[in-house]
Amino acid sequence: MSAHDAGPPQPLCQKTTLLGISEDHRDNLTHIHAQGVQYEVYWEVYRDGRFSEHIGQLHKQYGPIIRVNPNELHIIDPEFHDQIYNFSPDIDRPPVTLDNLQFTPSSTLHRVRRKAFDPYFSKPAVLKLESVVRSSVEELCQRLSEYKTSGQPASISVLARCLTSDLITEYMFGSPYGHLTHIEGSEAFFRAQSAMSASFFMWRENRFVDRMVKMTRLIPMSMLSPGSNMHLMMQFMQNLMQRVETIREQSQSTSKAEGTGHKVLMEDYPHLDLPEKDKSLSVHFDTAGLFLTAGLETTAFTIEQAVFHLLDQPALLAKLQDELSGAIPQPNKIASWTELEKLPYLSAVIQESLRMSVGVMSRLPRKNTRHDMHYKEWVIPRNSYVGMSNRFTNYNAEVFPDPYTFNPDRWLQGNESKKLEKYMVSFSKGSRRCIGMHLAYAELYLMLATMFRQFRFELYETTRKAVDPKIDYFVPKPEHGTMGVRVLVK
Ligand code: HEM
Repeated sequence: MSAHDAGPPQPLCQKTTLLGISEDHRDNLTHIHAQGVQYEVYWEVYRDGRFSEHIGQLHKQYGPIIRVNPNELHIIDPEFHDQIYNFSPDIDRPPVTLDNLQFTPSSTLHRVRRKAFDPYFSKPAVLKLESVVRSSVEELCQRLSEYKTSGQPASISVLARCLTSDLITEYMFGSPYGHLTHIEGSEAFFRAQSAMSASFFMWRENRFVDRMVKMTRLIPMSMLSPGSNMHLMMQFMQNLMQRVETIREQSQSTSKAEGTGHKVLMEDYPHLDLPEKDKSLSVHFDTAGLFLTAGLETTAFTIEQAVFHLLDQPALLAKLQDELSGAIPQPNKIASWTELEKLPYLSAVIQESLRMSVGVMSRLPRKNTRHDMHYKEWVIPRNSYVGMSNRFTNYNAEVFPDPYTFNPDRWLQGNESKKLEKYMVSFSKGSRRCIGMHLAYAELYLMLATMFRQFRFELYETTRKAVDPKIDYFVPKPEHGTMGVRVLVK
């Protein structure tokens, strides 16, 4: 039975309505409700990104639906995923400080924005980018050859991030950051990037941050301690702002993207079919920030999963290498992305790496603005935020038995495996699913095929702590103190 009263939506923080959750479960949820926002702040800030992990503990104690703060419910149940993440025009997400495609609260505006960007990330568009992906992969392999010659350990974690950031900056601005060319120089960039993800919790809380960010922009760089996280973040943002300003000027002139041979997203931006407000420097900047960062950590973390688990289980690696040797007789003539996609074991390795990397670690709240939602015996009144987390769906033992084991074979069981696709949510689902999915697949296929066809590796001082998603900086991060995935190149 539902305690929900038809009529206007109740504020979620009113203890008496408890979101229409049935009498039987009120006591449990009151416990969560009683904690308030400061509870979340404690786990996010003081315990440094551990709220996601803690939510898992709370579910063990209180069942599949809990209240994670006064304004939001959280559900663990793979069957419920498509009730929240679908193509319905009634589903909105909460506002945050950033104003870009991903964080657009209204589904109506999101649809308009998405339509403008979709053509840049469709499969045909990414097929046209294949030569760019390929040349980044070749540059990465050049670095691997140098590590082979020197005998020094190579950090796959750093190299993968150099690849993903160079590639996306090439597509966005027509020239890459050049991290693969100057690996040592990329360190400041990745530290800044990491510091920004670490503070994502604050970016989500838009009540104070907007004002704070504006104030921070007024602080002269000379007042910030060089090398500090704040200094690096400001440098990161100033550099991005400069690139956006320059490309806006260029897009007015005739000298567009000469010689790149591909579209340049940020140059085209002012001419896209977007609302006038989106053409402002501020939304342009937020959008550039999104495209630059969205595919960087996510794809790199997936590459780290694949490399670690394959080297950790030599029998699986041997299977992959057999398949690659058959399909690519000459190691330096790597097949096309379309050909590689036909390789069953490589495809299964990629699916399993995506499953284990989870994509986004943070819960992704949504609200239905028109209808109540129903979960088992509970009614979730319209306009109430409710979210799920990829981590709990992708590691659900009923759907993916033995979920902590890297097992590509689970994707090679015919119809049984097809059913798994429904529950694999690394790219999310519905109208807000990852727009960069095809680009990510192109990178994963070309990078893993090339690396494992051309080189032999050995793990160097790396345990699985380096790849298990633990910390929630919006994207998943491993336990602090690991040095990432490092290898000796043979
Ligand atoms: C393995 C790689 C990747 C994974 C697992 C992944 C995962 C995800 C997930 C889970 C979302 C939904 C997040 C949310 O609802 O807030 C998302 C959205 C998004 N991703 Fe990815 N992503 C990957 C690579 C990329 C790449 C390469 C790009 C390149 C630009 C990209 C750009 C975006 C953008 C712009 C959105 C927002 C889409 C929208 O709201 O319409 N992602 N991604």
